[in-house]
Amino acid sequence: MFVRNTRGSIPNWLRVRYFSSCQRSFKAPNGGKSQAPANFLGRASNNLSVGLVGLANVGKSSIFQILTRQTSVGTPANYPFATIEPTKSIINVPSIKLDHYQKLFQSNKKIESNLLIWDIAGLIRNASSGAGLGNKFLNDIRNVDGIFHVIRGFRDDDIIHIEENKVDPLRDLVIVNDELILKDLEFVEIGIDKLTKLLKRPGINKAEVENEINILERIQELLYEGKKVSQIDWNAEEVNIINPYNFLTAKPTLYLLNVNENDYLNQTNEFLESVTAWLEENSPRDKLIMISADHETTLLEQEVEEETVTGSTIVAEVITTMKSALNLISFYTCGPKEAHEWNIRMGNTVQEAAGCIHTDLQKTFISSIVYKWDDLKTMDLFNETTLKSSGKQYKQGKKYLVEDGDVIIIKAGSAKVR
Ligand SMILES: Nc1ncnc2c1ncn2[C@@H]1O[C@H](COP(=O)(O)OP(=O)(O)OP(=O)(O)O)[C@@H](O)[C@H]1O
Ligand SMILES: [Mg+2]
Repeated sequence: MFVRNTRGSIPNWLRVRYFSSCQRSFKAPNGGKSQAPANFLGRASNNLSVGLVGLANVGKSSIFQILTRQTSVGTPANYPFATIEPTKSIINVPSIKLDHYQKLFQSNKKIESNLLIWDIAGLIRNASSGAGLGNKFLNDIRNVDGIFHVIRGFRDDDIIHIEENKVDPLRDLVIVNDELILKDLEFVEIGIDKLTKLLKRPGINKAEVENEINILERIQELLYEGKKVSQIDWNAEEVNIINPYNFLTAKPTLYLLNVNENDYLNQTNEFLESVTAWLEENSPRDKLIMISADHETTLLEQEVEEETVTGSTIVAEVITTMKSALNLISFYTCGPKEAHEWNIRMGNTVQEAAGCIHTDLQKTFISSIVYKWDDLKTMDLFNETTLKSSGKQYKQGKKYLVEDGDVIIIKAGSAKVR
């Protein structure tokens, strides 16, 4: 066991589902002046995927159905290892900004951005050494960019728990995290071995290889302390070295505490405090959301959308929280035909954003016109003249770093996209 277990209470504990933000803020001054791009662990892509991870039989497939809003996908069932082969589905990312822009531009339709989600088989203790097809399942996790880590917080004698048939989400999350950590340790050790051999070859850039070994040794130490790669800041050079290893513990994680209907409706659960305290201590950059697969499945079957106090559904909250954990932001192209939301990574330039729409637009990019969310959010009807005369229309060149909520008109080659 690598992970320390600190079952203490948290001060001033409130009925909050989130704690501690992992988001770095890259807010540009009004008008969107460029900032230095962020260095994120993980694939440099805008098409990211998320996998449901956890012990067997904790509710992953049920949550998969809820997030995809389809009861025909995944294989939820009242027995462990109901899911073996990973199943994928596309989920739309709910967005209040897109809804507002559709009204503002009187667009006929809206096109939401989306995320690819994978329902993955359940893990068991010793998965990292191959138990229960563990290596295959850990490999399925390797292929995703972010992790929904599902932990069981509901008691139900009819639903078997694979660990001593006892509900204990803290124990479960430590088991799963340890398996991910152990697998990463294996990769680190293989990496160090290979690099050490490489050092003996003639003509090798010794300093470069030694630097990489040094980073891997730091990761090794971190993992031995039970900490995940994602839990510390790495500089740009380190990120470039770490990314190709695709460590399981470098992936942003959102913990989902799956509780019974009553607990969810009362926003209370006997395990919430201890799980929150453990995460604050050991995984402070990751967030926790309480969800009830049971309650949400009933709503889904009745085709009812639940409103929460924040005005957003819990499903929307889960998806948008993951989106920001993945450092994804959105820009918009809006016109009478459609209001379209596009996902890009925080720190992408407007030229890279143009490439999301079409590679030709990126290649032949000339300039862009940008409108900011803060200027548009209080408007009822888009008025170019008013915005222009009040200095709220920004002409931006290819190096401009896109900010979340930007409405962009791209001028490229012979094309103009709005
Ligand atoms: N919040 C909940 N309250 C009560 N029952 C639940 C809850 N969440 C899931 N279940 C039930 O638990 C059982 C296991 O759910 P599910 O198949 O979704 O788990 P899983 O993690 O995908 O399992 P596996 O690892 O076998 O694929 C199902 O019978 C499901 O209805
Ligand atoms: Mg399943």
